[in-house]
Order: sequence, then C-alpha cells, then structure tokens
Amino acid sequence: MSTYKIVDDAYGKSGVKLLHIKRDGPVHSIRELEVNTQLTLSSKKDYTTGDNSDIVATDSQKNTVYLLAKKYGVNSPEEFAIILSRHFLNTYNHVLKVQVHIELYPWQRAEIDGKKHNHAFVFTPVAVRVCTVRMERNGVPVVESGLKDLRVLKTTQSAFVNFVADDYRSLPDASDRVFSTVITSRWVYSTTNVDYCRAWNTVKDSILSVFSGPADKGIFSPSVQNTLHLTEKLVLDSIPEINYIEMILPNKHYVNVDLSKFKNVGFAHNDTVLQPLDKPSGNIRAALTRSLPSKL
Ligand SMILES: O=c1[nH]c(=O)c2[nH]c(=O)[nH]c2[nH]1
Repeated sequence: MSTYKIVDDAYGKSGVKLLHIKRDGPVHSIRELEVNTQLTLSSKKDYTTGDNSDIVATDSQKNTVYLLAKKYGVNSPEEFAIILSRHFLNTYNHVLKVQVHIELYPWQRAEIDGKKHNHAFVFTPVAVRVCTVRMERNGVPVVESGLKDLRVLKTTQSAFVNFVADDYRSLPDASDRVFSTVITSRWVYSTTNVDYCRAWNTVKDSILSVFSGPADKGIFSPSVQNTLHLTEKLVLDSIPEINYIEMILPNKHYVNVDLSKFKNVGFAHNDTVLQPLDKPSGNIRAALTRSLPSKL
C-alpha cells in the first residue's frame, strides 16, 4: 500500500482589512492594513481525519488581528506582525509556525496651506509597503519588508547597446532611450532592532536616487540590470541591518512611433511621440546578499 506524507501546510485568514486610528488629542494618525495570517500546526489530524479539535478557526485569527490592534495599536506593520506572530505561538502550544503578511495602504497626512493637517489624509500611492514576518516555535522572528508598485520613468540617460548580435537579434543599439519600470523589492533584516519606517524610507529613496540621479543632470544607466545592482548595493551600504535584498524590474517598453512615412510634413525624425507597450515587457530580477566574511 502506498504511504504519503504532508510536506507543507498552513492555513489562516487573508485580506483582514483594518483601519487603526491613533488619537493624540486633536492630532490623529492612521494605519490602514490588509493582514494575512497563516498557522502551521503540529498535528495534521485536521487534514487527515477531519478532527477539528486543534484548529484555531480562521475566524478567530481574524478576531485576534482586531483585538491585538486595539490592545497594542499599530506602530509599524513589521512590529504589529511580530506581535501577532508571538501571540499565536505563545497562546497555542500546538502551533509550530506562523507567517503574517501585511500590506499598508499609502495614506499620507494632508497639507493645507503648507501646514500638516490634524486629521485629514490623502491616498498617495507612490508605492505600497509590505512586510512578512515568519516565526517558528523557539525561534526568532524573521522580518522581511518590501515595496511594490513603485512606477518610475525617465526620458533620457538610459541606453542599451553591445548585446548579443546574432541571427535572432532585430533590436538596434539604443544610445538614448526611455527607461520605465514598476519596481517590486523585498529585503530581509538580520535583527529585530530596527527602525522599520526609517529603513523603508531609506530603501525607497535609494531606489529613486539611483534611478534618477541628480535633479539637473540625472545619472546614466547602461542597462536595467546595472541600475538594479547599483540600487541593491546602495541599500546594503546604507542599512547594515539588511543582509539580503531582491529587486524585480520589468522593463516597460516605450517605442518611438514610426513617422518616417510622413517626411513631406517634416516628421521624419521623431523622439517625442512614443507608444507605450503594454506587453511584452522585459523582466529583470536579482538578489544581493552580504558575502560571508573570509575565514582566512
Ligand atoms: O536594460 C535592458 N536589459 C535587457 O536585458 C534588455 N533586453 C532588451 O531587449 N532590452 C533590454 N534592456
């Protein structure tokens, strides 16, 4: 008779939406979150025999998110995810592993006549902040932070030349092209002694500064690959608590519309009217980690 083994399992609630309001007198601060909890239990009898007696219902996990937000507030999403992870492991002896993933909605305090508003906010989706905390019984929380949907474009200081020339190549060398991408990144900390909000802003600012360069002259990019690598290097240089960073940069192509047939109206040369291509896009990904110190 064949025997089988469950090799991977987790269950929980996804999409637990929550707005937390911190009320400091007239000054209010908000965090709107979408939380995803996942528990792995020590026994598999729920799956194998239909015995539910160990199941912490996903509905109870949802209630836990609301109750702990009420009890502890929501400072950074990372800290809230750590609170939730510790709670599930401390409360239920038969929980082996917890994973909490949080997405933070990009609300920013409104500014009226140059003054920060006490209680009004504007949805400012420059990028979506995310984090995932993984924790095992008797382990320490492993905190991963990230961002997604950071869409950028520059109109010059990007080139792509000298790539493989063979029977399959049709793309000419481009010494000056549009560079646009929608950035996803995630990074892992080696400690929990971190100012997560400050670190997140430093990573976002590093991404923007390596992509853009100085305001007047910009910075030259020979390829998406090189820009990605220089960004990851700057992040590891700037934030010692991060030991791993991955970035995914789709290359969102914009091509000059061919107006050469319209020479008689003087449009032979065209680098001002471009067609954004929805699909396909390039897709460039790499992760950078600190090399282990040499044993020599
Ligand atoms: O920066 C780029 N990297 C590539 O790998 C690539 N491939 C491509 O067609 N265009 C580009 N641009």
